[in-house]
Amino acid sequence: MKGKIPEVPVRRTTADGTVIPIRFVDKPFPYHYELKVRIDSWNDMGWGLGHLEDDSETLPEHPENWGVRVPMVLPGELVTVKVFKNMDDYSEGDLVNVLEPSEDRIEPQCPLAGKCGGCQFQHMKIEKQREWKSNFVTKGLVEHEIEGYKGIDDISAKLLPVAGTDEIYGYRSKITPHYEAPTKVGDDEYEMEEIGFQQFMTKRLVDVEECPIATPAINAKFKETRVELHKQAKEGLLNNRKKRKRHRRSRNKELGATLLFRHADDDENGNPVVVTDNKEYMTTTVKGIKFRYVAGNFFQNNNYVLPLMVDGVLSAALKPSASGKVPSHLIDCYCGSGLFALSAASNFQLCVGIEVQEKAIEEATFNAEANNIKNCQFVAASAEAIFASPHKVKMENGEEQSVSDFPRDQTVVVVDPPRKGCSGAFLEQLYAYSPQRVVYMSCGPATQARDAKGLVEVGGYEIVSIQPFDLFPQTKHIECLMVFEKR
Ligand SMILES: C[S@@+](CC[C@H](N)C(=O)[O-])C[C@H]1O[C@@H](n2cnc3c(N)ncnc32)[C@H](O)[C@@H]1O
Repeated sequence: MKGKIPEVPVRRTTADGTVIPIRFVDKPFPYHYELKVRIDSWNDMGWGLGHLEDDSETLPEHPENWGVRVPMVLPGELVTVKVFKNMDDYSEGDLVNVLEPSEDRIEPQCPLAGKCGGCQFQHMKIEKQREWKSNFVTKGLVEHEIEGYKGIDDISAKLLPVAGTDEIYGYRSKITPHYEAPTKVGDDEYEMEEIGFQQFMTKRLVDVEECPIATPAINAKFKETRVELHKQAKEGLLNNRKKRKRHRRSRNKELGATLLFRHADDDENGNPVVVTDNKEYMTTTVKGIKFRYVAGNFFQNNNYVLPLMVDGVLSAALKPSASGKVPSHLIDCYCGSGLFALSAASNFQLCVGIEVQEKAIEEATFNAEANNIKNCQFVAASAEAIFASPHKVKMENGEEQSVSDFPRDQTVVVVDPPRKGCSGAFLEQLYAYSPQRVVYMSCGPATQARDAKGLVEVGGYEIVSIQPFDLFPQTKHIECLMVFEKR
């Protein structure tokens, strides 16, 4: 039937009435079999990797050195685990009990920790979370065996402690919960089900009444909205197909929507402002500069750590080179609404921002004018083509110049790409242009490590410093700033 998503069976019921996933392989352990496991280490998802410490006589036969992966645990802990997946040489399971807790374990603040897919680390002290983040960055770089930085010692010599703030809850300035179509419970009667985030490991939703990592103002607005949506659902007001967006991830429900809550600067009376319309303009002030942007567009989501990130980029960008040259030009690739270029502008002769999204370039240009910043220009173009771009920027003396004519030994290129990192095409033109310094901010340390290998081995750069930022406490997400200097 056109337009209808076919129902795909995802579970089956066994003879004894147990409901199990249709793809579950029941060797060596049956579904939800309980195992005793000692956790040895962590994987890249923040899951514990452990071995069986189970001497029960009824333990099903299994290959030697069978491994177990389990979330929400810490190395050293002895835990019990319910198996939900068997692979070739390991099982995956849900945590049931912690028999011997680590000294780094703490009580999560959120009752949904372990169920909601949003946070992975609420069960551990913040110092341990940051240690994991630091190790993740180091491990990624070591695995790439970058010439000159092959061992942990080479990387550790460049690694700075993770920068973060004490606001480890109540910091997140944007959330996007979802809901599915209300269920029909009678003639003209409907009931809203979950309004929340995707469950851990599944695409189903978990009902979230409050998200402790979001700001209090967001939670207040979210609570209000939940009450209103439940009311509207009951009254059948959320069942108009034409008005509603299909929830792409949902298989078993046809309609649904994604909500937006974004915390902007306070209003003139000092009251918090939470924007819920993704087309609405909002403003966030960072280190005295007002950034206006459309609520649905990209902007960093932790206003406490953001000034530290900007400081990190600025202090790296401003250092004179070894030959004593003071940087005079800055090119901010993937610039969004102009965060780094505008923040750096007062220290440079000329800053240029490149961004593929035209709306973001409109915002960046508006922000330059609104903040009375005259030496910053923005170009709507793909960063891949920027050094060959026909776009010219106007110099102070009125002459036009292309960015590839900027003085290479006094130019800093700031790079802040999406999680997939820089493309080969972008890096090749960067190597060809060969600026004195590349200041690379990333939300994907794995792709950043890959790009670091190219910058060092092909581009001829050395790694000056590696600075992780804890932009998202309680989660496995890491922001990392790497600074590269031409050798
Ligand atoms: C991680 S955001 C960084 C934005 C900005 N630096 C900030 O902190 O607000 C990445 C930005 O890269 C932009 N982008 C993605 N692909 C691009 C490309 N090929 N060329 C230029 N910009 C791109 C996205 O639209 C997004 O605004």
